[in-house]
Amino acid sequence: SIKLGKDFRFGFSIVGVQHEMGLPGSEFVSDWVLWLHDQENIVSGLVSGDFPENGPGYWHLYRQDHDIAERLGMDAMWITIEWARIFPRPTTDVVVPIDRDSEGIKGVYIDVEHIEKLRSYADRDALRRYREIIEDWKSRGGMVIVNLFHWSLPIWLHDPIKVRKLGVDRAPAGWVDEKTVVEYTKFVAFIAHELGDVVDMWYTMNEPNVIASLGYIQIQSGFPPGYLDIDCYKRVVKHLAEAHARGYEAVKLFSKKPIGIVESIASWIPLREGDREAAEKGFRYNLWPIEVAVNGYLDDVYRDDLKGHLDWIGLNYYTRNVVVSDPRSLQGFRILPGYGYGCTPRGISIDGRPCSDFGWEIYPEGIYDVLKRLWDRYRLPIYVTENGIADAVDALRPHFIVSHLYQIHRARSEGVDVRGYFHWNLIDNLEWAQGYRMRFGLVHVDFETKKRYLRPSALLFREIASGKEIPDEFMHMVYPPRYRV
Ligand SMILES: OC[C@@H]1[C@@H](O)[C@H](O)[C@@H](O)c2[nH]c(CCc3ccccc3)c[n+]21
Repeated sequence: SIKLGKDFRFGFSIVGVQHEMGLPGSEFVSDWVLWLHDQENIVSGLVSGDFPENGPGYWHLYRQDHDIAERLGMDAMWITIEWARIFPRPTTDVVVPIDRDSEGIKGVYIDVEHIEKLRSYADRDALRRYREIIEDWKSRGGMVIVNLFHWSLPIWLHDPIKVRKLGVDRAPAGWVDEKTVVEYTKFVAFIAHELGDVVDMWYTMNEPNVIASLGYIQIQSGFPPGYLDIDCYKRVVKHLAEAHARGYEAVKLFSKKPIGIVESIASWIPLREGDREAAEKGFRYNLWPIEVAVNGYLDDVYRDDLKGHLDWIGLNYYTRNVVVSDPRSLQGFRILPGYGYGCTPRGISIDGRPCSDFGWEIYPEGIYDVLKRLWDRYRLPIYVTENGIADAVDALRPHFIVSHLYQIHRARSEGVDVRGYFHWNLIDNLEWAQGYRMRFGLVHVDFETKKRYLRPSALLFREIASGKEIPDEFMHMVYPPRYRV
């Protein structure tokens, strides 16, 4: 059997907008909640018309989901603290000293007086519920990673509909506005102070690269604010890089636990030999949130105040990108449809590989490639913070899970320090602009009754997670086959 080691963690993940709402009294408002309710977004098809308030109801049903997670052999969770819940009203009146110059925000100086002032703005019930949720999972022996930001901003910081209609200069502009860096730093300092005693590890944010590229370049993705503007894209990238560094410093004031960052990193594959350089360029570009936090380089601009701010890396891996060199494009490469993220839902890629309900090609060897590249470059501990497949009938998921865990084992056996695997996802949840039709759960959710049902993959996962090994009887599912019969 393929042993993953007794310390290797198997976990699940929770994101406010995607998991928490569903039963009355769990509602909150954020930029994403506004965005998903916008009538023009719905009639244009930019978003599905599904609403977060009809979700799986984790805010009330968390003990039940923790029971299931424990039963499936899981011993870790990462959970997002929803900023919009904690601070539904502006915190801008709590003024903190900042250090800024022409390059950007170099320092945000927070002390306990500021924390005390922030406390009077905070929703104490929300904070208490997050503590209850975390303590419930810890009471079962589970490890807890807190994710401090997963795309969703308070509406007093970002009104995506007004931005799209009036422009970034006449609406709360979110990450385009440098003040969001300061407000974010105050928020994370407050959470570190209030919850630091029950948190084992932190990460500052999920997928800054996705926030910037899908909000301001690939606006057909249905991500807020759908505002096509390259200059805004660049400002958002810079502000997210600064937010991570300032947030890292702020958490360190109140917690000694390791602080990471999470990015979705694809395996970048050249179509032909001549496209190798283009693939390398794409991969290096994909790395920018990690590169800037470790080495201080952002778009080849060196920022001494951004380097040395990372204790661990979270990898979200789903599939690959196949690229060709393209001098006319913005970045010198073009990602080809028919491979990776660009396939036909439930179809077959050009390479003959099965694809998910989302049209994402199954490419397990890519997670090995990425893990090796990350370890060779950064030598930091890595957790696979997301890996999964939209597969409502659970036809591909068993092979998907076994094949990716096999590739993770390969990386570990070559010295890569991968410490855990968080499957996306434990339960079906709101897939952002796509709504509830994309079902990523090991566990099926009936969104009418909120009842949970185990897919066959849940039982396969339990076999692997409880023994921390892939049994020999599962090895026929490793794809591509590791041996030729
Ligand atoms: O799409 C599945 C999950 C989302 O539900 C998570 O919230 C998000 O962290 C996440 N990232 C990725 C990979 C990058 C990506 C993001 C958005 C759309 C397509 C691909 C896949 N997922």
